[in-house]
Amino acid sequence: MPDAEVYYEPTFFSKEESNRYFNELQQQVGWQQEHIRMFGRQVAMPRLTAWYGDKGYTYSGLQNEPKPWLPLLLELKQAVELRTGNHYNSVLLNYYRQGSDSMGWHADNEPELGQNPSIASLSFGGTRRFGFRQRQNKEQKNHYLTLQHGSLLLMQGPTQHFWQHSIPKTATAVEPRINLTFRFVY
Ligand SMILES: O=C(O)CCC(=O)C(=O)O
Ligand SMILES: [Fe+2]
Repeated sequence: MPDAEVYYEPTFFSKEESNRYFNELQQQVGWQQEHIRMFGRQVAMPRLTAWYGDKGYTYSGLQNEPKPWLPLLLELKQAVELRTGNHYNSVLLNYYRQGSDSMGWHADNEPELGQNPSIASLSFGGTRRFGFRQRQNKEQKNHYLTLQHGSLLLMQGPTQHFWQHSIPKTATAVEPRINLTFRFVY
């Protein structure tokens, strides 16, 4: 992909480790149903979310106060930091309960994330497609990755300036999926 720096490691964690992480995250994380204002109405987000970390930040127009780190999340953060060589101080978690849960096209380009944010994303549970599309040139063909159980996806460099990403809805039966995106918030 031009103007992007994306790495994907399909088996960052073993199947056994990944099963354990999925179960522990499902049980321990304080999952919340957030709403977004759309055309003057409150609409439930098509997924559950949670935010842990050192510092608050605005996401999709929501001002979120982070919850204090759980040992489990610090363990995952450390593994991701060792592998990527970057430092993170917050994690946004997404719980996609079924195929109709999704995330629309966006770039993680909030000013608090700095100029060229490094975003490290872990996936556990059902596999889902992850799309990339160019922000300027939407005629260019999109790229898709299938994010596996226990995988690590790293987006950094200029990626968020030039590309948007999404988790499309799917009509196929899929297992629930948990995603964690580690970020550094200034
Ligand atoms: O679920 C995913 O893999 C994507 C999550 C994402 O893009 C985000 O939280 O900003
Ligand atoms: Fe994102």
